[in-house]
Amino acid sequence: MAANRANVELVPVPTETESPACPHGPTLLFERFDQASKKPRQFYACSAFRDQKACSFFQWANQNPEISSLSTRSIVAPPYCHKHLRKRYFEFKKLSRELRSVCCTCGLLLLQEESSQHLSQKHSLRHQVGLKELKHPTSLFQPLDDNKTYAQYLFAKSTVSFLIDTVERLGYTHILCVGAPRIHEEVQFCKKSGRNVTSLLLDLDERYAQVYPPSLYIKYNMFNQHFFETRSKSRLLKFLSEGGSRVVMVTDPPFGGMVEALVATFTKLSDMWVTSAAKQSSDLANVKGKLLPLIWFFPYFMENRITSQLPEMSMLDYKVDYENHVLFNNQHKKKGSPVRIFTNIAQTEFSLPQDQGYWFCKSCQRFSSKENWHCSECGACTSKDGTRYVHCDMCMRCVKPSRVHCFTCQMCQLKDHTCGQMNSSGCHICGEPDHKRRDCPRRPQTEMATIGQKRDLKRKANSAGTKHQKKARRI
Ligand SMILES: C[S@@+](CC[C@H](N)C(=O)[O-])C[C@H]1O[C@@H](n2cnc3c(N)ncnc32)[C@H](O)[C@@H]1O
Ligand SMILES: [Zn+2]
Ligand SMILES: [Zn+2]
Ligand SMILES: [Zn+2]
Ligand SMILES: [Zn+2]
Ligand SMILES: [Zn+2]
Ligand SMILES: [Zn+2]
Repeated sequence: MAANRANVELVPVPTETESPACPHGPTLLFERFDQASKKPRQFYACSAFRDQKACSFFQWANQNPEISSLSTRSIVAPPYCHKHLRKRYFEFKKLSRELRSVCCTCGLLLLQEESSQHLSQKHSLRHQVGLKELKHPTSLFQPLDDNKTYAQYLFAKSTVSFLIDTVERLGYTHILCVGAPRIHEEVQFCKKSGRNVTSLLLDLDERYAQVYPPSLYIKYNMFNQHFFETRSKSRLLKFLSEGGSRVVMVTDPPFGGMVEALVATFTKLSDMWVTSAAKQSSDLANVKGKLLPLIWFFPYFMENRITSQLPEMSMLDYKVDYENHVLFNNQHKKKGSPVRIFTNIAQTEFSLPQDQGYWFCKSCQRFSSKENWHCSECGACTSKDGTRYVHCDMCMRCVKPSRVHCFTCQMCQLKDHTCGQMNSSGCHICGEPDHKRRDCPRRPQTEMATIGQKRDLKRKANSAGTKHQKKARRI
């Protein structure tokens, strides 16, 4: 019987064993607390899909797999190979606009005779697809933003331009987009307008195989470095070798993603890059022993998790704006988006937009956001979460403005804390101490849709008495 994937921890696979594989490549080893034996118990499960309807692989460590019960689901239905999807794409393009429809349910560009069949199954169809729309697949295909695995939150235009302008100014010419389809799309779209950059998309979402040839899109699992088609790896090596020291990797993984698995993958991609550059002797000296230049989008409160494993990475103060996510949007929240850029490129190289309030701190030799003041005691611009931190002489560090020093706990705490209860204000979803459930990027999108209603409920509850108050507190 499959275990519940909530409250599970990723554990490294012992070096002497090999993980069993599911259709999405080698599985990962997890551990959870087993209520029956009252002990932690380990099991292998799919690295990409947590939803067991999408991949039902499950195997207790040291036991045989339950292969008979294995089922998987693909977004593009039926699951065609890349070559076949491209063949269909060219046929689709030949149709007149009136006859060009895409099935949003199956993620498939439909050929003439297929529409009625999808309609009869009550699928949602988009009609009269223009050829220009095919150049913007992230808008054409419905973002899978209600799906924990794909977590397709798309960058706002401002972030896309900032990223591409920066990368180009720094002299990179080859952008390896790992789970960053919108960056890839923009690079491809702008190719003709004189930009000197090219890109390759690695993503699990096979809908892109319709609109991009194998030289521009590779179906890939970023949690285990799995390639789904035989020639994919050599195509990636070709791209890396052509770019050499001018390759930069841009990645925006699903935020529920396990940092340890991602770090392992990014290290493997780096090794591939070094191997490919070794073939071009002029580049070898520039890349040997290095981590591929990396731009990784992730929430600020993952800083320690990332930098403890990749000490060459540091966090920029830039607040990453998204189009289809209420909480990752700079307009929606006073503090702005919680998503930042982690990079091994020197912070001085990034020029953050001054018209959005970013300013250059001479002491830190980097741009900081407008509310982030340099603390002379700490010797740094200390804010992480978009509020102005204040220095506490007793703690000898800057703290969030909501904290006051408590002499009983001997540390800064929330004003209404109960002394002795550590981390009582931590997040109920991911357990991190420095944000609350409502700010957690791992919070399901369905909860967010009702955020306004719940706030109203809370407001009403505040005036209506204790019964509702209890309910609102659980939000
Ligand atoms: C948070 S979205 C990032 C999109 C990005 N903000 C953009 O606008 O280009 C996550 C991306 O990773 C992809 N993805 C999800 N799981 C993946 C996996 N296991 N391996 C590779 N890509 C994955 C999704 O399809 C999606 O494109
Ligand atoms: Zn799987
Ligand atoms: Zn359909
Ligand atoms: Zn500073
Ligand atoms: Zn300070
Ligand atoms: Zn203090
Ligand atoms: Zn206290």
